[in-house]
Amino acid sequence: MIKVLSYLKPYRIAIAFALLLMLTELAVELVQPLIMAKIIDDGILANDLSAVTKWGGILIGCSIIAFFAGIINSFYAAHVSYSFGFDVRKKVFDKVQSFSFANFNLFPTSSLITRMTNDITQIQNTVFMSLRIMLRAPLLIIGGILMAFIVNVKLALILSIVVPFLFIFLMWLMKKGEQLFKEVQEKLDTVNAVMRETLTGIRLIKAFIRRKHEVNRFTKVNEDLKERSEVALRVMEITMPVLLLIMNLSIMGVLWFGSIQVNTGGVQVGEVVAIVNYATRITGAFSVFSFIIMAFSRAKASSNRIVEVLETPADLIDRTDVDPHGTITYGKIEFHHVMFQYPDTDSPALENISFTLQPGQTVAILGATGSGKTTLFQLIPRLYDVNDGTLFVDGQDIRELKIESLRRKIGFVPQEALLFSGSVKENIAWGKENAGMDEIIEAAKDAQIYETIKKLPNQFETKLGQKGVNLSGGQKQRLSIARALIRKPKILLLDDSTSALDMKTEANLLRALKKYTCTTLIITQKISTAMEADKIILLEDGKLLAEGTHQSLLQTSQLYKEIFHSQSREERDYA
Ligand SMILES: Nc1ncnc2c1ncn2[C@@H]1O[C@H](COP(=O)(O)OP(=O)(O)OP(=O)(O)O)[C@@H](O)[C@H]1O
Repeated sequence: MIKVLSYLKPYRIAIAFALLLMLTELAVELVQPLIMAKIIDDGILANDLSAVTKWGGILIGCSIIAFFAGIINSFYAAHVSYSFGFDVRKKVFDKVQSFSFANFNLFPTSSLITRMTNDITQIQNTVFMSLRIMLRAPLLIIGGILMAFIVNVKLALILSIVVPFLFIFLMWLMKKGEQLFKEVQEKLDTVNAVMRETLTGIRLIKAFIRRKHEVNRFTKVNEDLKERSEVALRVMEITMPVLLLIMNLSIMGVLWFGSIQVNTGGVQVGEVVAIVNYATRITGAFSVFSFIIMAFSRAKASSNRIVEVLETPADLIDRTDVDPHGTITYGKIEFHHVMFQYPDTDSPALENISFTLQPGQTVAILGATGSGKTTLFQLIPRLYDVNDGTLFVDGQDIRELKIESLRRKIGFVPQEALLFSGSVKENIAWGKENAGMDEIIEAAKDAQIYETIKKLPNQFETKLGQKGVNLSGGQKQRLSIARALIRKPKILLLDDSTSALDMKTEANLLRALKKYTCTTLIITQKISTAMEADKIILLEDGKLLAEGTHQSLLQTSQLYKEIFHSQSREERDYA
């Protein structure tokens, strides 16, 4: 909790001011019973109207001060807590942006979303409450008891006997609450995960008529969340009745002992009234305290989840010995005995991979599903680091380049064309900061999407729905390619990105790519695409099975020959 709260440092002056105002309010609250005792004993019982006026005036003055202190305190508490929430959310967001894929394996996306929203809101609300009421409650309890002792020691003793036990009880409750609320937040993660899956997969759910199944799945996790939350709240809810019972018993004790003392003249009526007044305020403070304990336990559980993210070291960062001016000029790629294994898996996804691609070559990567094609791609922009061997670009180990310099020269089109909400223009320009309209049009033309864009209702200004829902699969693919081309990359990675294109469009695209003189790697299942490439790399079970041109592979690779013949046969059958 302390670690997260350290983000409050920039607001220390505002916090000090808020606390000062809160203490002013508190001081007024504490002297009020004393003033009332004076009005009763010195004014009403002594039949002295001037004393009633004097103490009454002081009481009103104090109340006005407390009123304004309360309003200004609220203003500062809101400013500090919301600014703190903003800062922590930004910090967590920045941290997550620096995560490698391996880091992401530790935190499911839905959990990261819960942490950045709900968890931070919990802490933010607790900070607000702290500055507004949290410290007031314990201070009011301590101050109330001290004032009670000033008024009458014997009566105050009766009142104070129970207080230490109540404090211990509340501390125990806080510890228990932290664990319970940790579980509640975990259940919330699961609810968010299911919600996310069902919302993103809504078309599939409808097509497979799986609505009932998904509703049941959601109901199950939603019920789990409800049950866990109920358990947590039930434990917290016992606090209030316990507190009220104990405090009411002690008030009864004060009244009973006080009435005996008033009769014998040991205590004045005003003193008994003042002590009962303090006891009532202390009881109120304890009730608030129980509420605070609940918020605090929850905030503590949430803080731990935030710290977990913030303290996870990003495991893919620039080495200290990187060449600050290093960049990619030609796009020559060399895999040298590369081995890669995903974290927490039993066997390598790529084993002893060695090959060289010359600048400007077009290379087709072929292989059965799961043979390691995407994995091989992900190593080039260092989305993962090789476990063994070396990957050179332009003769330099890519780990000796700054990650930013490396990625700046790579155009990456992932398997699933991912677009962002915004206009067509914004989606293409996303690939290059400050891209001009000429560059956007050029990239669109080369990606064979220009004519399609011209037919859209607002052409380049047409707004795309979430993830580009208003485009076809092939249109999305070509828009993603345009986004990669606008960077003028030296290395272009197309992960099955032409699968939805017809043969003519694909041939036009490959022709247009020639002018980029970039080394182009294309993962493809289509032999027609592979035939156009300068080189073909054939992967099987993470191993390089063969490499060469179409003609040479027909001679040397049995698997390639089989793929070629089976696809040629299919084409003949369809023709
Ligand atoms: N994030 C991951 N964590 C663990 N294992 C993974 C991960 N991604 C892929 N794998 C495994 O690595 C192997 C290679 O996967 P990869 O995605 O590179 O295959 P691929 O040839 O691109 O397949 P496809 O043609 O179906 O896209 C597979 O066995 C896969 O199960």
